[in-house]
Amino acid sequence: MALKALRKLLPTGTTGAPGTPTGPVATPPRAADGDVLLETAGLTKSYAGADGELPVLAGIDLKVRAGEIVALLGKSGSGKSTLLRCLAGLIPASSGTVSYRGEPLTGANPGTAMVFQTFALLPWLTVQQNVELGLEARGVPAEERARAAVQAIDLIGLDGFESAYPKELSGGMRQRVGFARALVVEPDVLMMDEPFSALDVLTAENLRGELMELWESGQFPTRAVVLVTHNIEEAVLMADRIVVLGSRPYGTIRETVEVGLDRPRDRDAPAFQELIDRVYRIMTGRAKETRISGRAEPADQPAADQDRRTVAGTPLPAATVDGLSGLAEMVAHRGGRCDLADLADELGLDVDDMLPQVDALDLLGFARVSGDDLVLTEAGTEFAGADVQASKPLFARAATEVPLVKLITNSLRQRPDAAVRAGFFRDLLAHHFTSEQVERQLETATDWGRYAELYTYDADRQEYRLDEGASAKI
Ligand SMILES: Nc1ncnc2c1ncn2[C@@H]1O[C@H](COP(=O)(O)OP(=O)(O)OP(=O)(O)O)[C@@H](O)[C@H]1O
Repeated sequence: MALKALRKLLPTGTTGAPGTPTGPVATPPRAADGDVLLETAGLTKSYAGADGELPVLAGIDLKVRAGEIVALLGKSGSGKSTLLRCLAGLIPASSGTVSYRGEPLTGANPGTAMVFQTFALLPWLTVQQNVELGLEARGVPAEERARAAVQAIDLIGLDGFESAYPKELSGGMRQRVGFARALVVEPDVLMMDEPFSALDVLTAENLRGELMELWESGQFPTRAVVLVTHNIEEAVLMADRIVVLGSRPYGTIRETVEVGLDRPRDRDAPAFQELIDRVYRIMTGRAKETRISGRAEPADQPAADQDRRTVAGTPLPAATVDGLSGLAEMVAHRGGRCDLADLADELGLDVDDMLPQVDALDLLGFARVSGDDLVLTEAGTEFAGADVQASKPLFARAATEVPLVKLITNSLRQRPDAAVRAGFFRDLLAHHFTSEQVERQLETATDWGRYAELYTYDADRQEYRLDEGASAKI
């Protein structure tokens, strides 16, 4: 990331108005516990897309108070990062307001600093210089910068690494630099965008634990934390409040959960597990949203509605056929119904690790979520019990009802040579998804279509081709 771009992301201490002189920021009085630091009122956010405005967030009313850790939890695409960036003043709201200490923001929020998933360090600067960047952007004099950076480096356990370059550090140590760089400016609110998800499990766990100890001990130079995560367990472990975002048809606050568990929290405590179950139920939205992946329960959904399912409104979950078959078989083995949290426990997984497979089974009509349980449908039971060859036509029948698979299959059928370049679908999908999401959508569609023997994909030619037996399978 270029220095200029990074500086934009760091708190400037100004309102961001052109021409505002940048200088050392006057430290605001320490907020008392419960004081509102950040507030959104009627926040909506849309991005400009090829087909016009793409609504991402709507009607977000949120308060972040001094003394609390707030987790923004939701599935991929629910607008968590967008909300975080609006709160940090890095992007403007489309309508509604975002305020810091009661003042509406007109630019970068002077009271926040951000920790990124991908660390965002400058490789040509040492640890010390990277940490000082946050202060440099605020116009703090060199001597004071150096002193504060050393303090932040010590606090976060990086002493001894001051003159190391990022490439010499492990992922965990790099993220410590990310934390030190944010904490050095002593922001009122520390903003964290999936800060542990690029780390291996043990490193993430260790860093989480250390941060929570610092927070508990009162040494954390920040009054509140906003954490973006898609990991339910992480949210229950760290947060005082969990704001669950739903994503249909755009991000809204589905429910806010007060955690209320003593710290340090014990993952094995029944209350911890109960909360995970409760948040899971909210996240999978059985009560307020009738399906996981944008498809209504059969009882709620007339056939005509199924026809209206679109590629944009029905994204494919990142689940391979092997993965979703594996889950279906495990549920079948337990009599066609099982408690997802118990199953995750048995497998040593977090319950949200299984969400893509659960979503996929639901999307294909192979299973439904009922309360805490995943229940196989008749088609799902047949699929789970079939051998590989027998499962293929069953899978093909279900997959051709999935909009992206249907789009690829139908497009191929229209072509005399039965071949279409991947770029065609890439361009169509780019209207609704980021380039990374487009690739993930195509990867899953390729896996599903190949297994179903509906189409093949030639990676060298970047071309889809109709499978010769495709018509017979549907
Ligand atoms: N700069 C942008 N321009 C256009 N669309 C965007 C932009 N940033 C995000 N989006 C779209 O907005 C939606 C929400 O994205 P966002 O990153 O806020 O969600 P998220 O819940 O944080 O997802 P993830 O967990 O995958 O990061 C997605 O559909 C995404 O493609």
